[in-house]
Amino acid sequence: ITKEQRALIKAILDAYNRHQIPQDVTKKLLQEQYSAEENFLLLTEVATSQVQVLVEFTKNIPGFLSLDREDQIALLKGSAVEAMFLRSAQVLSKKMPSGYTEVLEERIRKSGMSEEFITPMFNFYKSIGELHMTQEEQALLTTITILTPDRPYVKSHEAVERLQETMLDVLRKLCVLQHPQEPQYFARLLGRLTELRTLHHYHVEMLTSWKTNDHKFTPLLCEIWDVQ
Ligand SMILES: CC1(C)[C@H]2CC[C@]1(C)[C@H](OC(=O)c1ccc(O)cc1)C2
Repeated sequence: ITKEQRALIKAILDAYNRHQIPQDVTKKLLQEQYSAEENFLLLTEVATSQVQVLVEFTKNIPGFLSLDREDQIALLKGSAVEAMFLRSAQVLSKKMPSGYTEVLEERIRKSGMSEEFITPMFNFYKSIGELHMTQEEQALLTTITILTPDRPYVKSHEAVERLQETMLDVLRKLCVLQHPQEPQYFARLLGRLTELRTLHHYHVEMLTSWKTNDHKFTPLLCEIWDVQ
């Protein structure tokens, strides 16, 4: 790993750790009572704050702000749900001290979401947990997800691809260094990105089913996922 690559890892890790869901949101998760309505409202807060955190994190990805402005928006809209599932998987797979994991899991299960989404979602969380990713790997994998060139409406495909390749190169080297006994570890990480795309598809249906049951989203969530 070159000096530049080490600096890149540090910049991304600092940004990833600096932008976390605010305490007041996580505290609410532990306090509010359990009803499908209350759970949905809390998940709305969690999702909204995760999008805000994602936007701040993305601005700190070296090179992101030098991309075409419209492409920046296209990448954010295209990757928001995958980045959100990735970040919540990392939270849920860690056994949080305050029982936060169980509470969030319980609220997700009882929020009016249909069973057909719950199963794949928790299978994904389990498969992420089994990888025991380091912080750097989590931050880099999220960055790689955001810098996916083939999102809808991305114009300068090559510019995004070049940026993503830089990150893939760093992650590959990091995996070799941090998991020497597992030569296929890097490939397993990338395999999770494929699983994320399936969740992305389920998520669209999840939103639609909430919408048809007259659930209200926040303006930010409507904007990022083009929900009217
Ligand atoms: C953990 C998750 C990634 C999983 C369950 C909650 C999440 C934060 C996300 O919720 C929403 O997308 C969502 C969208 C709109 C809304 O009003 C509420 C939640 C899906």
